[in-house]
This record gives sequence, structure tokens and C-alpha cells, in this order.
Amino acid sequence: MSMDRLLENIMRKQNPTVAGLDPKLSFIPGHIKEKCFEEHGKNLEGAAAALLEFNKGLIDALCDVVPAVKPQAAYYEQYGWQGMRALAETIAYAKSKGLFVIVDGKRNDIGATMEAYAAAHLGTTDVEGETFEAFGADALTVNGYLGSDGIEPLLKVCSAHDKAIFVLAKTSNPSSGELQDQMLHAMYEPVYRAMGNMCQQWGLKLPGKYGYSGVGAVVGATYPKQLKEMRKALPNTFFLVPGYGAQGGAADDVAPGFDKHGCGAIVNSSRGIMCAWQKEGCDPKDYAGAARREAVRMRDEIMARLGGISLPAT
Ligand SMILES: O=c1ccn([C@@H]2O[C@H](COP(=O)(O)O)[C@@H](O)[C@H]2O)c(=O)[nH]1
Repeated sequence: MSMDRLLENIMRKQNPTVAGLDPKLSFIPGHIKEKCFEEHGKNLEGAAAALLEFNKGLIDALCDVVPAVKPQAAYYEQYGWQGMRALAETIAYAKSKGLFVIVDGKRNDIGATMEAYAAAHLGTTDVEGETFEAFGADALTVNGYLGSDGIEPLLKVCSAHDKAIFVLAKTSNPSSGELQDQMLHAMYEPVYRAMGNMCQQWGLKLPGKYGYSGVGAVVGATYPKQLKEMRKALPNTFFLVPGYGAQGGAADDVAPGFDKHGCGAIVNSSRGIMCAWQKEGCDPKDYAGAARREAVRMRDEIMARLGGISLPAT
């Protein structure tokens, strides 16, 4: 099961973190942009080429440190189909380097449309009887607020193709509480807890050998109290934890998301890693080296808090 593969990657690298690949032109060093614009023009094609070259440099520098990468689809969509091609090529390149790829698309719709999203990102697409993999990620972030019929098609595709999903439960942004913290009076619990319980239920269809199902939940590093509460309440739900670094989350904030084996969560940093070269003020040509230094620092900071990671007995 796909979440097992993520856990095994985390265990092998002793690193429960994921590097976000959310590129935009202002994050990319001048020498890459100049070369790509010269070759392809100062247009969407040139921008997409720069995104891909930037990402490949990051992936080469990070692939022996982090277990996974998380490209956020919006950063590619803004550069049109050329950007989406760069997303597909980024996914393929990361997978060729042994990385687990979580596409952050936050997709959801009615069941019929969700079948198309599931095929696009996790499964295969049929063309007159022949099947093709469109984007081929290992996992996709989704929005569960349309309910079970929006999630069922994903569960089928995850089961058939060994993939996983992460469902938004308690997001990291400042206004997430406007709806997600509202109490559901019939259930005596807030909306984010109800969504967590739904993840736990959906996960029964995708059991994993280490106790964590193929249905994970997104819980922000910026809400450590809720992380702790969710970890206790949802023993079979693996967490994707964004909000570390640029959004203010730190090692102490993410620690409550882990179980007693140092397992149960993976912490994302996007701008913190991608833009480390700007923060360090180093030679832009060393942008990938700066990203690696930040990824190692982040790993060491979180691992010092956890002690070690072992896989729960099967
Ligand atoms: O609750 C959420 C869900 C997703 N995200 C995404 O994670 C990264 C965070 O980027 P940073 O640069 O490390 O802040 C980004 O792709 C978000 O879209 C989130 O932040 N919070």
C-alpha cells in the first residue's frame, strides 16, 4: 500500500520531512532564468523550462536526504499547459530518484468528476482501450467537504494502483478556524475532528501494514494543540503537516503529531527549503546546496525532538 512505501522511505532516511516544490520565477536564480529565456523565449515556455531546471537541481541535491517531495499544482498551473508539463516532468524526475511524490492539488468534486481527478493524478486514463498514466503521483491532497461520494472514486483508484490521499482536516492558514473549528452540536466536536473521523473511516478500505491507512489527513504545524488531539484520536491516520518554517511552525509545534515510534506524520517545508539561497545570501549558483543545508537542518531539528523513528510492528 502506498502509505507503507512512504513510511518505509521515512524509516530508511530517518527523516519525517517532505520538501515542497512550489516554484515561481522570483524564487529561481537569475542564471537559470536567463538561460531558459534565451533558449525558449521570455514567455510561458521559457518560464516552465526554468521551473523544471530549478526543480531538477533541488531534487538532485535533496534526493538522498528527504523521503518525499510535494509539488503544489497551483504553482505550475499559473504557467499554463507549459507549467503543467513541467509538473508532469518534475513528478517523473523525482520518482526516478526514488522519491515519494505527493501532489498538493486539494481536489474535490462530485463523484463522477472525482473519477476524472483520480485518473489524472493517481491512476490511468483510457484512450480507446489503451491506458496511459497522466501525472502518476504517489499521493494527492484532496478536500473532503463534498462528503463520501467525492472520496469513494479515489479509494478505488488508490486500491487498484497502490496510491494514497491526504484529506484536509485542520489546515495551517490563519483563518482555518472560521469553519473548521466550528462545533457540530449533534456530535459534540468541531468540524476538523469530524473530518478526521471520516478519514479514519475511509481508511478502513485501505489498510496499511504498519497500522496507518492509505487515507491521511492534513493538519497544520501552526495548530499544535489540535495536532496532539488528532494524533490521540486517529491512531490509523497518517498526517501531512504543512506550516513549518515560512508559516512559523517549529519542531516543538510538530512533535505532538508523531506517535511513540516517532512515526505518524510527515512535515512539509516549501519556501524554507526552496528559498534558502536567498535567506543565506549565498552564491545563487549554490541554490541547491543551500536547499540541502536547510533540509538537513530541518531534519536534524525534528529528529532531535523525536529521538528516532521505528516502524510500528505489523
Ligand atoms: O493546510 C495547509 C495545506 C497545504 N499547505 C501547502 O503547503 C505548502 C506550504 O508552503 P510553505 O512555503 O512551507 O509555507 C504550500 O504548498 C501550501 O499550499 C499549507 O500551507 N497548509
